[in-house]
Amino acid sequence: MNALAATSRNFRQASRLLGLDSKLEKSLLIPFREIKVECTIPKDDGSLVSFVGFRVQHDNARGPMKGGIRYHPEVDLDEVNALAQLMTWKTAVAALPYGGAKGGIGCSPGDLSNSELERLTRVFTQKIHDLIGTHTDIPAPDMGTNAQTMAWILDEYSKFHGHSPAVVTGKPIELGGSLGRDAATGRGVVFATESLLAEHGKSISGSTFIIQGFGNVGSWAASIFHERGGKVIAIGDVTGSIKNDNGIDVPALIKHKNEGGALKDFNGAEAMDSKDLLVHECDVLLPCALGGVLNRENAPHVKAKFIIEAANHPTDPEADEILAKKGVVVLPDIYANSGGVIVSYFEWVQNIQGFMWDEEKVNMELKKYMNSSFNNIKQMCKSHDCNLRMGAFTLGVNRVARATLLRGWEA
Ligand SMILES: NC(=O)C1=CN([C@@H]2O[C@H](COP(=O)(O)OP(=O)(O)OC[C@H]3O[C@@H](n4cnc5c(N)ncnc54)[C@H](OP(=O)(O)O)[C@@H]3O)[C@@H](O)[C@H]2O)C=CC1
Ligand SMILES: O=C(O)CCC(=O)C(=O)O
Repeated sequence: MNALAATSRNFRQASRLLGLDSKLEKSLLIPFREIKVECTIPKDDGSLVSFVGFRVQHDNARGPMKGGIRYHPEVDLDEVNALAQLMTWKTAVAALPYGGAKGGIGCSPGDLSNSELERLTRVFTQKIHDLIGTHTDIPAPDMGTNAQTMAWILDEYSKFHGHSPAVVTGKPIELGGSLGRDAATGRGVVFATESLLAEHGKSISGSTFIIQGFGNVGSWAASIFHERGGKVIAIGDVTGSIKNDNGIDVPALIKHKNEGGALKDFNGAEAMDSKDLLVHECDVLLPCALGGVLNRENAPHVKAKFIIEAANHPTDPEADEILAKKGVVVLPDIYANSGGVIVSYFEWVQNIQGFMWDEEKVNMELKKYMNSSFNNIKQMCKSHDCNLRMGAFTLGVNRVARATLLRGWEA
């Protein structure tokens, strides 16, 4: 099942639990606006290359639309649509005054030089600058993009609209970025894991973790689990996977990667087949890369007791059913990885106020938001007698539905 079908199915299930009117359900599902643009740039050798860029603005009933921009070869309109819809429910679960959006360009960032990436980002921004803005739609990093990408968007956008730091979040500190945003998604994942484990009488210290994806989210989550006494026993990325039953020395692995080493060549662990990574014995499994990685083929073989969806849409609905029958507890993406957009919100607030918070305040507020969402989700699970995914979906969908109804339909 593709990401859009799966996300829409989860939404419809939540809508039924909430008893939403079918016309409202239809209106909440259809995106506010879909943007598709051609981006042609000269490569460093002078030849031309064309890419397709997307921005889907899903819903703005609760505020300006918000969501990352992904650079990856599998980016297409359906996937961006699904990710934009997830952002609408995610910002609502976190009680942020935002709607949802997502963007992306179908490209392999690793095959482009820095100056080619800069040209591509600037051309994309030229094509969408009239449709984004501090109070309309605020992009941020996602897979394949980072603070530098946001700096280029900020610079290009500002040529048309004047200096506008709050038009993007996740930007470099020197350009108005927030302390703590780089680590925020991973840190939020750790807070979410801590709350879930505590409910089951367990803690991070003494638990074993497996992490798929060692980019922004995966490496920060691994590093904070390690810092708190958790044992990260296996990690995988696009180059391969590694394991060490005694626990991987995460700071040493980060140093190895920062020095240009490939994850699979780290000598503090042994190589393992990437196909085995998600089904290896552990307490907590964290997909931190692509969507749809847990499916009907591998779900029956998962041995983890808890799955924390740090990636967006890592579990398809068939896998969800299989995992539920096996008693595996799945903490859903629209809550588990919301730390990124929560600190993006803090960054936007700081830009608008022109006042910078210290990192301690950012992390303390992040924890408050994560804990409050967890309690609200548990409440919805009780009220609707449902699992955590439906608890999160009913919480988010209900908030968006109420805002939509309150705004009214008068033309
Ligand atoms: N960044 C953020 O703030 C947020 C991100 N997310 C979600 O988290 C996930 C990861 O994002 P982020 O960390 O920012 O992305 P990054 O681009 O920083 O890192 C992605 C990681 O995934 C790895 N990867 C890519 N393809 C595969 C594959 N087929 N198998 C195994 N590993 C793979 C990459 O490997 P390599 O480095 O070798 O290419 C890299 O380690 C995405 O689903 C994203 O939507 C959710 C909320 C916020
Ligand atoms: O920080 C943001 O605004 C959005 C992050 C994002 O794209 C996500 O949560 O999936």
